[in-house]
Amino acid sequence: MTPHINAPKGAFAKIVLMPGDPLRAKYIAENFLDNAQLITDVRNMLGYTGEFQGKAISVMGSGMGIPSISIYAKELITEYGVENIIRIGSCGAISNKIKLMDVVMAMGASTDSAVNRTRFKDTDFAMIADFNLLRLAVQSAENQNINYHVGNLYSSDLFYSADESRYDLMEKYGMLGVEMEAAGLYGVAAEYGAKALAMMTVTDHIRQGLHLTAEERQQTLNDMIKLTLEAVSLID
Ligand SMILES: O=P(O)(O)O[C@H]1O[C@H](CO)[C@@H](O)[C@H]1O
Ligand SMILES: O=c1cc[nH]c(=O)[nH]1
Repeated sequence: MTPHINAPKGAFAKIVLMPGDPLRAKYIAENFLDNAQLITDVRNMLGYTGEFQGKAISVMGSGMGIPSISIYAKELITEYGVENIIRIGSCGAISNKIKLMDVVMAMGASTDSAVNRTRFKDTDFAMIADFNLLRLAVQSAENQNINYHVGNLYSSDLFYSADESRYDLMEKYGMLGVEMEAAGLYGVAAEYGAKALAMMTVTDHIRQGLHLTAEERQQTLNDMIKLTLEAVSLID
């Protein structure tokens, strides 16, 4: 057990899916996994282990922001032997080339957070996805005819930022979307020797002021879960 996870040793599978919202973890466990058991609930950050096509898979909420996901990802890797963490989240788009409901896969993650400079002695460390996880996710998106984009994401410490000009800079540099955890997850994975991928559905268009309806959110979430489960079922 750890300060933040009350599951016994060995309770997590080697593969953990991490949505930000713990209730999304519950939804995935109850609707997409077989034999899912609740294994941790400290602070209501729910985590489950079950099976998909006979393969053990866990799903646990990460909370919002880099500090929160960093705590859970670190403990999962170092205390529970987790080898693969796949964030399945939501993001806001900036470029008009990206549409609501598209899936964006973070090949890299930029950030205004200081955590990776703190970690890597004040030097810029390129925060990148595990290539094999990314390749499998792309393959699944193509198999399932899901619109996807692969590139650089921006992990922001601020959900509410008064500085609108930052979106011009992000667009100029080709950021696919803005969310709040990917760069932290990639930093933890690099530090502790695990594999990670962050994938988000576009729930908001920051420039166009558009947002998914509740029904569309549910559909895109289901599509991303199916894509992710197919991808992780192919991990050796
Ligand atoms: O939908 P999730 O996974 O929580 O992701 C996004 O939503 C939250 C902000 O509303 C942040 O955590 C952001 O990264
Ligand atoms: O961090 C986030 C997540 C969803 N939508 C946004 O605009 N930002």
